[in-house]
Amino acid sequence: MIEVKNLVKKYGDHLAINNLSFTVEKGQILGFLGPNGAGKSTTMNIITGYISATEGSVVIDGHDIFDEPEEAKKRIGYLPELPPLYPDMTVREYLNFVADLKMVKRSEKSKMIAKIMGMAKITDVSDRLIKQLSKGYKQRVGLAQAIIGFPDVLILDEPTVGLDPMQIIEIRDLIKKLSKEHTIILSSHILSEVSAICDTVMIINKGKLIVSDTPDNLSKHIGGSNGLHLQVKGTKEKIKEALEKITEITKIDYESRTKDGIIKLTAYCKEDDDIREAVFYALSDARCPILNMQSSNMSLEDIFLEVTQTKVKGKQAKGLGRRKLNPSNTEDVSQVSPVTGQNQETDHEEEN
Ligand SMILES: Nc1ncnc2c1ncn2[C@@H]1O[C@H](COP(=O)(O)OP(=O)(O)OP(=O)(O)O)[C@@H](O)[C@H]1O
Repeated sequence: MIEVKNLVKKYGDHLAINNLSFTVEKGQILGFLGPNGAGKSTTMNIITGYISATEGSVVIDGHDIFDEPEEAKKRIGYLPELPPLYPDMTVREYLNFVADLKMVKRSEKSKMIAKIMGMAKITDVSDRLIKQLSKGYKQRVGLAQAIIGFPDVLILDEPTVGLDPMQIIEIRDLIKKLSKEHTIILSSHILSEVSAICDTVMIINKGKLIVSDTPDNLSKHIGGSNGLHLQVKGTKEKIKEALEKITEITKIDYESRTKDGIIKLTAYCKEDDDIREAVFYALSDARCPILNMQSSNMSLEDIFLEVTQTKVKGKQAKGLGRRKLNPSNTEDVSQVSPVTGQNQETDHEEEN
């Protein structure tokens, strides 16, 4: 379990991390998302004890990274943005070296290294010099060194960067498998990646938590309403009359009508309502067959743009915030908008 509380990092006058708090429970994968310079690497470097914080605390499985660095670091495997590889070592030599650094027992070392090389699919290059490996293989070796010792917590900074699509899928599968036994924080620029493998997404911008929730909840709630795209056969009048009976519908946009009498429209309701069944029966009673029905929740891309740009101001997307990640930290939550997780006091200063 990882508990980060009121983390602040200043580089001189520059505030890189601004009062960041969150908790990741065991077995969870937290995706850290943010534009360049948002503070992802800085946060990860602090969590792993690689750099110090200006203020705040990081506790790993009950051990404070600043007060008990050895105990805390033992529990962390870290894949930094630039994996710390020794190019003149073979893969096996390097992993042996890392196992020694992590004080893996002699009796367990070779078995563990063989297992991890199998997991990271690098067994076939185990006797090659690291400098001769492709970027993708180097990244896998970087991941393998993070897993050595099977630490409780894995911190992965852009784990799939530089990999080809096939390798990306393999590494994602591996991360998912690892999450059964480990708590994982990963950072990524790739929104689809985060939504595919993470239980929770945390979007940060300029060092501040903007929003955190499950990928599903983010796309469901942040728009503030649900849209249902429909293709219906019938006249506009009949369809309108049928849909007007559904009180949950807040708005209907009629988009087009094809030559063969198919009307394309989007019916909106509040974010917590589900109008699919009512729409089905209403149009069925009106003898207007539905040819297509699709929910139109926002994609993670839309959300990311929305919350990292000024548009977020004044949005009424309910149900978001950091309560899911940080249920006990009520004091901190109170400083954050229940809408977006933004710190309301400093909101205006940060926008530009
Ligand atoms: N050693 C440093 N000295 C001064 N400023 C720094 C230092 N490291 C990072 N920063 C600044 O802190 C902010 C956060 O940087 P950080 O590298 O954590 O962002 P990031 O979200 O990881 O970005 P990227 O996705 O580009 O890697 C940026 O404004 C960056 O310029």
